[in-house]
Order: sequence, then C-alpha cells, then structure tokens
Amino acid sequence: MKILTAQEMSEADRRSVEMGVPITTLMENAGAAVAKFCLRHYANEGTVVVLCGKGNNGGDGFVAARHLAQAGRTVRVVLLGFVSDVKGEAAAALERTTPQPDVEVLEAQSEEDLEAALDGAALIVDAVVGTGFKPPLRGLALAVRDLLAKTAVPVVAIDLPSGWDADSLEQKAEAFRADAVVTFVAPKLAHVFGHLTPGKTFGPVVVAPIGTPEAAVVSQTELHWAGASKALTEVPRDINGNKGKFGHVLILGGGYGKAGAPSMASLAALRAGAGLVTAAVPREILPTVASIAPELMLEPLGHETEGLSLELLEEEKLGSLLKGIKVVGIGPGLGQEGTTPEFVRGFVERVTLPMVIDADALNALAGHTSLLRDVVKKAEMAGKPRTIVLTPHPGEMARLAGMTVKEVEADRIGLARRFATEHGVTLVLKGWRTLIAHPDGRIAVNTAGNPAMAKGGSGDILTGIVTAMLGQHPDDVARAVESAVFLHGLAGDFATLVQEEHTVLATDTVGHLYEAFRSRVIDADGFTWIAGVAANHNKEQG
Ligand SMILES: NC(=O)C1=CN([C@@H]2O[C@H](COP(=O)(O)OP(=O)(O)OC[C@H]3O[C@@H](n4cnc5c(N)ncnc54)[C@H](O)[C@@H]3O)[C@@H](O)[C@H]2O)[C@@H](O)CC1
Ligand SMILES: [K+]
Repeated sequence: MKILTAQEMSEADRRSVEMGVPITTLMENAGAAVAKFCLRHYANEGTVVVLCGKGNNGGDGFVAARHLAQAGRTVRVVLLGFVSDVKGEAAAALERTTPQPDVEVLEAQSEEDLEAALDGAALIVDAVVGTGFKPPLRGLALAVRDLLAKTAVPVVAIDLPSGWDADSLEQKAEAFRADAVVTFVAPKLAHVFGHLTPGKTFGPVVVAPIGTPEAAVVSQTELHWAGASKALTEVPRDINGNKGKFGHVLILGGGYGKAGAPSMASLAALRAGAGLVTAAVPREILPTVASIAPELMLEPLGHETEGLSLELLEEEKLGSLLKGIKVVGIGPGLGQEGTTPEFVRGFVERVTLPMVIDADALNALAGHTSLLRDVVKKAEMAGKPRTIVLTPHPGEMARLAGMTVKEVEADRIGLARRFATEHGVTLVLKGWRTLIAHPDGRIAVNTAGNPAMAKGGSGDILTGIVTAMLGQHPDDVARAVESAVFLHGLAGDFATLVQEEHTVLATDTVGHLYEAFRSRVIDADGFTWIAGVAANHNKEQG
C-alpha cells in the first residue's frame, strides 16, 4: 500500500474520472464508508453532529450524514458558512442529503452558533477541511478546534483531522482533536508520520477503498506501508512443514554481564516461528542463556573477557558453528572487548548466509562500512546475492554513517535510502517512525509500536523476530523484514493495552506476539487499519 502526497491523491482523483469513475461516485463511496465506520465503532444512539466545510471534505460529510440518517440516527449537519457558498460536487451532495426528514442543516456564523450546534452531540464527524487545507487554520474552524478541545465527545475525522497538512511528517498542535480518522484510497504522509493523540497510543487510522482504480494511484514518494507485509504471516504454515523448513537460525551474541540480550533475541526468534534456534554465546554465560527456554539450543563461543577469538573464523570451526544454519542474527549483547570487533568484520566477510546485524556488531562496522559494499558486490558478481539486514537505532546509525544523531534525525528517509542503496543492504532505521529501506531504494514505514517499547531489550527481540522471519521466508526478504518490524510494534501495542506505558518489558512484548500474528490489518468492512490494530482486535474479540 503506497503512501501518497496530497498532490498524488488529487491526481488519483483526476485519473479516476478519466478512467470512468466520476468524483460523485468517489464522494458517495467516501461518505458511505465514513458512515459505516461510525455505525460500527461508535455508540448507536444520540445525535450525530456533522461539521461541514464548503469544499469536498464537507461534501463527504453531507453524504455521511445521509447514510447515518438512513441508518436511523438523528443527524445535525452544521455548515461553517452559508448553503449558498457550497459549490460543485459538495453542493450536489448537499442536494442529495437535505430532503432527509431527520437531517437538520444549520448554517453556523459564530462561535455561539457552533456551541449550540454541538450541544448534546453523541458523536462528531469532522468534515470541515481535508486535503484542501491551506495553513494556518482560520475563521470559524479555529472556534471549532477550541470547542472540540473542551469536549470529550468522540470525533471521527474525514480524510484528515482538520488542520493537518496531508504532507507533513509531524503535526502541529493547531489541528482538530480526533479519536479516529477515515481516509481514502491510500494513507498520506501525515497518516503514517503524524499521531492523533501526542504521547498516547494511536487512535484508529483506517483507509477505505472508494472505487479508485489501482492504475490511477501513482506515487513518486517511493514510500509504502510496512503493515501490508503482515499478509506474509497470514498464510497458514505448511502442514507438512518441519523444523528445518521453518528455518534453523543462529543468534550470536552475549558478553560480560550481557546474557540477557542474546537470551531475549533467542526467545523472540522462537516465538516468531523459527523451526530451531541456537544461541552461540561465551562459555561463562551459556547456562544463563540456556535457562530462557528449554527449546533453545546452545553453542559455546570463546571467553567473554578477551572478546571473541579470531580462531573462531577458521574454516572448520566456522563450519561446525554454522552447520544447518539458515540465517544468523549477530550482535545482541556482544560487547566490544578485545578482538570482538575484528571477529565481527571477519564474520561478515566470510559468512555468506543471510544475516541480521545489530547492536555491537553494528558498532564493529562503524568506519568499515565499505566492507558491506564490497562483500555485497562480490556476492553479486558470483551470482549469489547476499541478504544483509542492519537494525540500527539512531545512535548506532550515527556511528555507522559518521554523523551526529541530530543529522541522522534531520533526514531519516534520505539517509536510510542512500545507505541502503549505496551498500546494497536492507536498513531498519528505528525511531518514529521505524523505516525499512531496501537495496532498491523503496522504503516501508512502520506504524505499529509505542513509547513503552523504548526500553532495554526491545532491540534484541526485534533482532530475534527479523532473524526468525527471514528463516521462514528466505525468498521474500523485503516482506519478511517489513512484517517482522510491524509484528514487533504490534506486539508492543498489545502489551501496552493490557499494561501501561511505563511497565511493559521487552519479554512482555514477546509474550504478546501471538496476538500480533493473530490480528488482521484489514477489517470486515474492507478498511485497512494503518493504526489502532491492537485496540480494534481486542474489541472484535469482545
Ligand atoms: N479520492 C479522494 O481523496 C477524494 C477526496 N474527497 C474529499 O475531498 C477533499 C478535498 O476537497 P477540496 O479539495 O474541495 O478541499 P477541502 O474540502 O479539503 O478544503 C476546502 C475547504 O476547507 C476550507 N479551508 C481550507 N484551508 C483552511 C484553513 N486554513 N482554515 C479554515 N478553513 C480552511 C476552505 O474554506 C474550504 O471550505 C478530501 O479531503 C476528501 O475528503 C472525496 O470527496 C472524494 C474523493
Ligand atoms: K476533516
């Protein structure tokens, strides 16, 4: 599912018309979708107040009002202006709505009018402005924003909360409050980079199909939504699958006082469906790591104090370590003692298995990233392309790229794309939002996860999940990595729903992976949930 700019959205509208789907149809489908969402997710009694602007966003509101009235709701349409100001498609939609007996239409001219109109509302639909927003918010819309801020009545925004700039990567506080957003055709940048309620887990942001032909949707942003790749995990596992088929993966990590990281990565790899997981860790911490799960197999590495010895890179030692292994996750808790960094570089050079490089293994590559480009090129020449996935947080990215964290955060999309394409690797750049940049330059944006996950261990379990997904889907690297990142965030969302943002531990998140796998991003109405999947799943489960 592509992520569009407002410009690309209006071009999609234009192409739709050229392809025989008129705006009237799009508006009718849009309004009907909004009404369906409201009827399914919000209380089914009390007055629905539909706040309408004079443009087509308002037009969607008129259509939604008609459907809500036909479903038996008492509906109050509040126009910010005069009916005579409404033109074109929106005016036609208003015509189709006004004969409804239970739809009253008020023309609001002042804050008092608005206050009176909102009185007694059980649900508010924000159809004031959508992609036609020209900042800054002005006139009566300002009064509406302030009134909505003072009420707790649920607000469903059509297309965008009014005051959101569709193309913005972060939202300004001037926008209308919204508890849910129903947008159309595809998410816009604001839907995946903004967040409804700053500091709280997402409200629902859903994408409704409205009949726009697929061919009409063209995007130059080269950005798409990572959640669509979850479909990869929704294919029932092969009934005559076996441990080997689902991949035997190796987690290589651990060091002095860092038994937890490889333990968590291994546990997460098991929970994410790997057939077999072996943890290769220094001898001293082996019993501790083994205690995380009896299902885990162990391989002793050298001694933690002097770091990993280069002898481990010898042919037969490496051969026996990697016997039967499909994918390696290297780095959790590895440390940087002694020869460890040199070991990591030697490992990346010699081992051609798909690998996920995280944490201290990433630090070992800082200043040596040309090694990545070289080994990828060498493998390509040999006709056996290599799969290398890096999973840096901004600090590790800064060291890898030789920049400051501030510089990394200043242009996350550009940097991720450049690094991935220049080195021929898949780069998972963690943060808000986590980006998955593929070697071909395409970038997926993850919209699952929440601040509760900014805690020790979160990265280790992501490494485990990515490693396990690659082991199960070696021929679909892009979607294996995208689904792993999305499932990781989704599990964190489920954990936060039953706990609280301060208390969730990385191992709790692992414990909620089953809900993440079980949930669906497309609901019974055909709406795609860009955000709010966890809450909706729990609601649907009743
Ligand atoms: N494929 C799609 O996305 C479709 C889009 N449609 C709707 O059409 C909308 C776009 O319609 P328009 O282009 O007519 O524009 P909008 O309706 O989004 O915005 C124009 C209206 O917003 C007001 N406005 C603009 N900036 C403002 C500001 N800073 N402060 C206060 N008021 C402001 C204008 O006065 C005008 O009333 C979309 O958001 C969507 O809801 C649907 O009708 C059908 C298809
Ligand atoms: K709106």
